[in-house]
Amino acid sequence: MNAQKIINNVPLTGLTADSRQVQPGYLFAAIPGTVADGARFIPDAIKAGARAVLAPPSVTQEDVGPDVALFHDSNPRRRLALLAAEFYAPQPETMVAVTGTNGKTSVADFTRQLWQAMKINAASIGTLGIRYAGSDGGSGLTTPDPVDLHRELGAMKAKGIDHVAMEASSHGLDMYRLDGAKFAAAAFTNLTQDHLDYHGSMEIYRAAKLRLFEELLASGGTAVVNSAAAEFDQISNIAAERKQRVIAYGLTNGQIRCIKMDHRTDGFDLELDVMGERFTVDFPIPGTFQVENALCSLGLLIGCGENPKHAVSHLSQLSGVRGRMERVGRLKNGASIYVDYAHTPDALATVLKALRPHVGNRLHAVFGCGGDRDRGKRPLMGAVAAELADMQILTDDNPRTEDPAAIRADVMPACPDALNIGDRAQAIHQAIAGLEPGDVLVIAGKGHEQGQTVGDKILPFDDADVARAAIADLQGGGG
Ligand SMILES: CC(=O)N[C@H]1[C@@H](OP(=O)(O)OP(=O)(O)OC[C@H]2O[C@@H](n3ccc(=O)[nH]c3=O)[C@H](O)[C@@H]2O)O[C@H](CO)[C@@H](O)[C@@H]1O[C@H](C)C(=O)N[C@@H](C)C(=O)N[C@H](CCC(=O)O)C(=O)O
Ligand SMILES: Nc1ncnc2c1ncn2[C@@H]1O[C@H](COP(=O)(O)OP(=O)(O)OP(=O)(O)O)[C@@H](O)[C@H]1O
Ligand SMILES: N[C@H](CCC[C@H](N)C(=O)O)C(=O)O
Ligand SMILES: [Mg+2]
Repeated sequence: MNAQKIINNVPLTGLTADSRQVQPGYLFAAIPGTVADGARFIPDAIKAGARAVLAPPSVTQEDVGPDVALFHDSNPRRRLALLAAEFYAPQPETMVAVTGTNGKTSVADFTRQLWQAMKINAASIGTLGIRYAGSDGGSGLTTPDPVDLHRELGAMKAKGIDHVAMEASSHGLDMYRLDGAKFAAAAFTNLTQDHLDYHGSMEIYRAAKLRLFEELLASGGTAVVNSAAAEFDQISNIAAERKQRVIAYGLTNGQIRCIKMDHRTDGFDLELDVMGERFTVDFPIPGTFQVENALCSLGLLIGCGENPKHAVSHLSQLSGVRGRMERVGRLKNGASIYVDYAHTPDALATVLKALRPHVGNRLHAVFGCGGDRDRGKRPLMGAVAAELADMQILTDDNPRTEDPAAIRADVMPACPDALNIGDRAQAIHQAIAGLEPGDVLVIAGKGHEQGQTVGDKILPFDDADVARAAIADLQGGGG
């Protein structure tokens, strides 16, 4: 993709907001960032061969010199995303986005899986990376940087992928990373506390999420909204104003809802009402929240014009999502061990409640709270573990640049009976060694993650691998 493209009468070979990535013929976007002011790096970018600079009006032609084109915009982040969309056009024709505090990865994954089951060439983009047939992820931001995003979308289109489901994180929405992407439908799962370190208040956090409906989903698009969310009316009003269709989904209410839900060991027998039609479904994944997420995916497919009966008929082919209430082992005494990505108070409550029906004896939780992230979550997560788990082990989860013991000290008062074991591998081993017949353990917070971030180092770490090793140590064989 190094071909030249004329944008605003300037022939460009590429775009970037990072001076270190500039190559000859590039546009450099000088973004006033959260840490640095990109304008400081204009000289570096020009030295590296930038042919154009996008910057706020405070940057003058004198600053860039006579040979460099200057694009002014008071919102250079948004403009960069729009320019990237233009540069890498065309994008896949049918794209959907999902926002919400919890459930985005699961909904994006289920949506991709359902399309694939229908023999549609589809991809998902989010916390698990970029996934489509032949590409199983990677790592990076949940919502990629706009240049990466639009480059990937252009590359997917060139590979014949016309259906994409992506996660819209609140950071991504607030930083205009998704602008220029055209969505046929957009979904809202829920809003509970997270990321207040970045947004500052729940109102500002909510406003970032609502941008998806107010500014990104076009008129004529479909808003798929959890009927149980407190934001349901607000989003419906936005949709009415913007002439978007609303599809409400939920476990009990909405145009897509459950009529009956019978628990099985590894899934549910469901009776659904979908757009006025009744269906019986063999749903192969445990956790009521995954039923809710799958209903959201159905809404997105139907919002894109899929026939409800056809879409519902593929629900029984879904597989669980990596690191989301994933059973990673079972002891000979019958105790089960799950790994889950709960790293918010609501997610932790949700997964503990979802596991309770599988518990014959005691429910154990190994959990921790991330460093350099919303500190307000810490006592709330501790209180949830104390209330909903019978046994709690508090441990480290990506302390980043904070003192791990100080993070645990923020949590402990809310769960005074918890064992406090900083070393995560030791915590997991000890939890597994303590499992009795009928017990269930959830190792929460890291899900699919492959590392423990301590300071600025990422040390290899995988909860599922550590759990399997602990099971093998304990009973001389896998689960
Ligand atoms: C707070 C945040 O999200 N920051 C992201 C953002 O940084 P920023 O724009 O504020 O950049 P900055 O560091 O202040 O620098 C300003 C500008 O100077 C440029 N620069 C800097 C140095 C240099 O030598 N030359 C140069 O040009 C930078 O490229 C940037 O354009 O844009 C960067 C480039 O895309 C991201 O790497 C960075 O992600 C940080 C590292 C991050 O960790 N973000 C997380 C919190 C995040 O976004 N998470 C969400 C979701 C989480 C969830 O849902 O749970 C996500 O979508 O992943
Ligand atoms: N619909 C839901 N409601 C409440 N909790 C949920 C829901 N779906 C998932 N969870 C919980 O949240 C965790 C994360 O789920 P998932 O990865 O799908 O969410 P996400 O929104 O993508 O998270 P992130 O913000 O990290 O990208 C799960 O492991 C589970 O504990
Ligand atoms: N996208 C989330 C992931 C958190 C995962 C958890 N393991 C933690 O480190 O808190 C964040 O960056 O806040
Ligand atoms: Mg995610």
